[in-house]
Amino acid sequence: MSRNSTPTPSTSALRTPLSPPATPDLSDTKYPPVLPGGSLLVAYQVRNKPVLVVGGGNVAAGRILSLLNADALVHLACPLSGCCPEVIHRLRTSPIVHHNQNFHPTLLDKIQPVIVLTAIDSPEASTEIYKLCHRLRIPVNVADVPPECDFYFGSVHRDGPLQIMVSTNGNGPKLANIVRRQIAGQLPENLGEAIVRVGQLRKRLRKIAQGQEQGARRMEWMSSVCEKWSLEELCQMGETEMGALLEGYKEGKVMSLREIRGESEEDWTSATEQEDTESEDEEERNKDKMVFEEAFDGSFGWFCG
Ligand SMILES: C[C@@]1(CC(=O)O)C2=NC(=C\c3[nH]c(c(CCC(=O)O)c3CC(=O)O)Cc3[nH]c(c(CC(=O)O)c3CCC(=O)O)/C=C3\N/C(=C\2)[C@@H](CCC(=O)O)[C@]3(C)CC(=O)O)/[C@H]1CCC(=O)O
Ligand SMILES: NC(=O)c1ccc[n+]([C@@H]2O[C@H](COP(=O)([O-])OP(=O)(O)OC[C@H]3O[C@@H](n4cnc5c(N)ncnc54)[C@H](O)[C@@H]3O)[C@@H](O)[C@H]2O)c1
Repeated sequence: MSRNSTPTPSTSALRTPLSPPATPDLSDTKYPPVLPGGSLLVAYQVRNKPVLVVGGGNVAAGRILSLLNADALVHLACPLSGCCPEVIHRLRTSPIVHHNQNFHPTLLDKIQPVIVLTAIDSPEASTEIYKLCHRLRIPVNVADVPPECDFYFGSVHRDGPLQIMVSTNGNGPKLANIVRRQIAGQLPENLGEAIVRVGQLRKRLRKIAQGQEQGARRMEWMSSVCEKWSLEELCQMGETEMGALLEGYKEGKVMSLREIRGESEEDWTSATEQEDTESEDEEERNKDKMVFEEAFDGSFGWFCG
């Protein structure tokens, strides 16, 4: 199919014998309900694929960073004179193909981008680029202009391989930023590192349990590890723990961190209790410190709080 043609689905494809009844049975709770009005959140693998960014201001700088973080082949269309310091820094330090000019339609033919992102201060030029991309069926995002976006950006938390994107679907971008920071604040420390470890464990498991016929068993065992170990424990999974865990795979066993470390239930409880007492002591000390800091006003004198 040519890029320019818009496919028209046939009527038979639209309505099959299994089409839903005009009045759906809302009492059917066996399957998750459809909640229309959202976006399709996917982790787009844009690595080494050409992407065009138009504009060189602060918004473009953010887009460029997101793309570089995703290993995209970034093309930037903007005169150097219009580029902000961060964009100039990126041009100097990252493998960006710079088209030192304003946007021109021939760039689309030349670059064949998989997506186009514009962040320019000309609404007319933005609309023109949007229409052109639409004709060529290239997904496009015009910064802060929802009707000219085939996809929105979201507020993203990144910790190593972990990415969490928050979208309010255009209702409140600032709120997306606040929700994202709130979520990030609740996550265990070193979670990214724990995920790296889980990735390594999966790779090592594939080596000892090769072949498709092992697939179901492998997946079940991996799921059990992730369920049995808390996130905090996964953060503590080092080479030794990984080796010990994998030894249990053949007999379908998932050892706990406690078992691997040869600690009994009592040891574990008393260690946890000790940790609790230590953290209570720490809290007490912090309280004292706070009282001290509040009482000491920074000058060479005291006041009674
Ligand atoms: C998440 C984030 C990602 C990113 O862009 O990188 C993002 N906007 C961010 C920040 C932000 N944007 C704005 C403010 C000012 C405060 C406020 O209005 O809340 C702040 C806050 C700030 O700057 O701190 C203004 C604004 N934004 C849009 C409009 C137009 C409109 O709504 O009609 C206007 C009004 C312009 C005007 O009034 O003139 C539209 C869009 N902005 C989106 C994404 C998409 C929807 C995402 C969602 O709903 O979740 C969407 C639809 C299209 C798109 O651009 O993709 C990023 C946070 C990054 C981070 O986490 O730090
Ligand atoms: N910066 C923000 O905080 C912010 C906030 C809300 C909305 N926005 C939206 O994002 C747009 C971009 O904002 P910004 O602050 O990043 O940029 P900006 O307004 O500082 O600069 C615009 C950039 O676009 C370039 N440009 C203009 N026409 C061009 C063309 N035809 N081809 C290529 N490059 C072109 C300019 O050279 C310049 O680099 C704004 O116009 C606005 O719609 C930005």
